[in-house]
Amino acid sequence: MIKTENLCKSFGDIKAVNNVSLTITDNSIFGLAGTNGAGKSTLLRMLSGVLKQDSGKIAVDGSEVYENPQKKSDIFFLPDTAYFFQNSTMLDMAKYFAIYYPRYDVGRLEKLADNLGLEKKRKISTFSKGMKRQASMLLGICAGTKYLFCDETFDGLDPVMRQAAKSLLAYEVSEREFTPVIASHNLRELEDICDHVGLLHRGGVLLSKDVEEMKLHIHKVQCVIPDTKDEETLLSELDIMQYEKRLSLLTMVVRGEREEIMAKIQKRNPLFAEAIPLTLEEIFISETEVAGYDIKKLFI
Ligand SMILES: Nc1ncnc2c1ncn2[C@@H]1O[C@H](COP(=O)(O)OP(=O)(O)OP(=O)(O)O)[C@@H](O)[C@H]1O
Repeated sequence: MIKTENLCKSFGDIKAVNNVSLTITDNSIFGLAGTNGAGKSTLLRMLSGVLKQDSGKIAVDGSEVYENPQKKSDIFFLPDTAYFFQNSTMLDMAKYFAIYYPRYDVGRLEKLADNLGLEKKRKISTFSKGMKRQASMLLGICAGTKYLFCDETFDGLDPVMRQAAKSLLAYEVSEREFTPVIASHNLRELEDICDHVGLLHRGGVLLSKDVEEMKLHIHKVQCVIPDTKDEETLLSELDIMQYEKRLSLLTMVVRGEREEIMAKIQKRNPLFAEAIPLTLEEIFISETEVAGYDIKKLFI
């Protein structure tokens, strides 16, 4: 488990990470969402022990990670711009990583590269941008570390490859002690893979929630209530986070259990009523609006 408490890091006047307290539980896929400059990379660099925090605490399975080589060997960090030695191949890089990471599986790397059609003995410098991303992801997964930090790793992958990468991560989580943390500015990218998502904004955590939990307790509903009194009563009965009325159609984002919400609507004799699935993006927008933030523009 990774736990941070009031973590802060500034670069001159810029507060890159500001009082971040987060918990990343074992064997879950944690999504770190946030716009460009929100502090995701800085946070990952501190969690992996590359950067030292100015103040606050980081505990990776109970220990500080900065200047702690033993802890660092539990962590593999895939930065947004991967670094490969000059003229190196995937196999060269795997052999190099194997010196540092005791559970590095070079044979697995060879197999996975073959499966994905990546030439393991070709110079990585001749790979396309997407191929380099694939290569770095495979190199990271084969490290056998408990933690894998991915900084915008899905960026530049085509949809098929993105799906393959997600499946690979999910498979690893189901097979061994493995906790990937994926930073992305794109909530849609995190939606179908993460168990938990933390949203960073201007260095601070706006939200950190379990994805399933969020989806269970927030719903989008549309209905038409013919009687205005009934409509008023309904609106007062629901815990509404967002509300819009176009002609007679009400569209609402409501907190609560789906059955209870629908039962309340049905009591008001609707001409029409249905629940619509909410995207993670819509949930985050509703949640943060309630907290007084307007993050709509950030994700559009
Ligand atoms: N080495 C540095 N020197 C000065 N400022 C920095 C440095 N690293 C990061 N920053 C600043 O800290 C803030 C957070 O940057 P960071 O790279 O952590 O954001 P990010 O969420 O990863 O952004 P992106 O999605 O664009 O990668 C930004 O304002 C950035 O300019």
